[in-house]
Amino acid sequence: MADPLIELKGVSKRFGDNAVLDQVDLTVYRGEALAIIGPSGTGKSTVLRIMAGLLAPDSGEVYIGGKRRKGLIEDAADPLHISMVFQQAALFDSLNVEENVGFLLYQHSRLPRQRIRQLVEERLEMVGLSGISQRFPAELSGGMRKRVSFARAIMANPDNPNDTPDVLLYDEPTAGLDPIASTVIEDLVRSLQCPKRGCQSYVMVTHQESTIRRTADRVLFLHRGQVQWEGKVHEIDTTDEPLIRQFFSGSVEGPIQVLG
Ligand SMILES: Nc1ncnc2c1ncn2[C@@H]1O[C@H](COP(=O)(O)OP(=O)(O)OP(=O)(O)O)[C@@H](O)[C@H]1O
Repeated sequence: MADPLIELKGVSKRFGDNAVLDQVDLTVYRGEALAIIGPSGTGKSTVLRIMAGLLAPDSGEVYIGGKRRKGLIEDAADPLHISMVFQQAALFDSLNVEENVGFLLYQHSRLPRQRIRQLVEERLEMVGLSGISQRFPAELSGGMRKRVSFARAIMANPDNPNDTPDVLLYDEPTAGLDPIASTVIEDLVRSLQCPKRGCQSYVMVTHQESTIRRTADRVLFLHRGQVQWEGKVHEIDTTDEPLIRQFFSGSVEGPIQVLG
């Protein structure tokens, strides 16, 4: 795990008076399944958006594949392809599944329609949704919409070897799903962690204990603007760290203050 894909060095971010990230240092390594956890509003999604290049830090440095990123994704030629799966599936309601999953290829590639259709169908098969390409998002369940958004995130132009994502960023993919639908998504996340099917490295932001336990190898606990604890996923049961003990017991007593 010596190959750093994404590095945040001394990254700070505030929104008005709200100092959300305070000199955060963290590294995502090639081949790892990293979960970023922590109480609500602690800045987990903010970290993901900075990694994705959708948000610029106020200070600090972001390195992608060892190269310092300047500005946002639009003006950066990142040496790695980072793809994000949003909390809300973020599908276009007026487009059918095929048009949503193949969106970037339809917009930016010269591939013939028939080829894009075939690629879409392959990706839908990977996420267990064969045969639904002509349906519209409103005709799908929440779990199905999430899986369609996964298919879109792993879509790549076969004519461009750099198009396959090197890192997938998942923002609470199981939020709002029942336990069984969550298991389907968790299994899918793991099954996509294979070079042939998607990409080997991912960052998972989640609150859901089953998702942490079933999709993470390494865990970072973010609180008060910084990484307060990091460990292997099995260490969440053995560590004496009070933040972890409180978080997983759900107790209102402890160092994490309950707001509201
Ligand atoms: N664009 C924005 N403008 C103003 N405040 C923002 C913005 N984005 C995030 N925030 C604030 O920054 C803080 C961190 O938000 P963020 O969504 O990163 O937290 P989170 O840990 O992912 O939360 P949750 O677990 O509840 O999704 C919150 O207080 C949020 O209200």
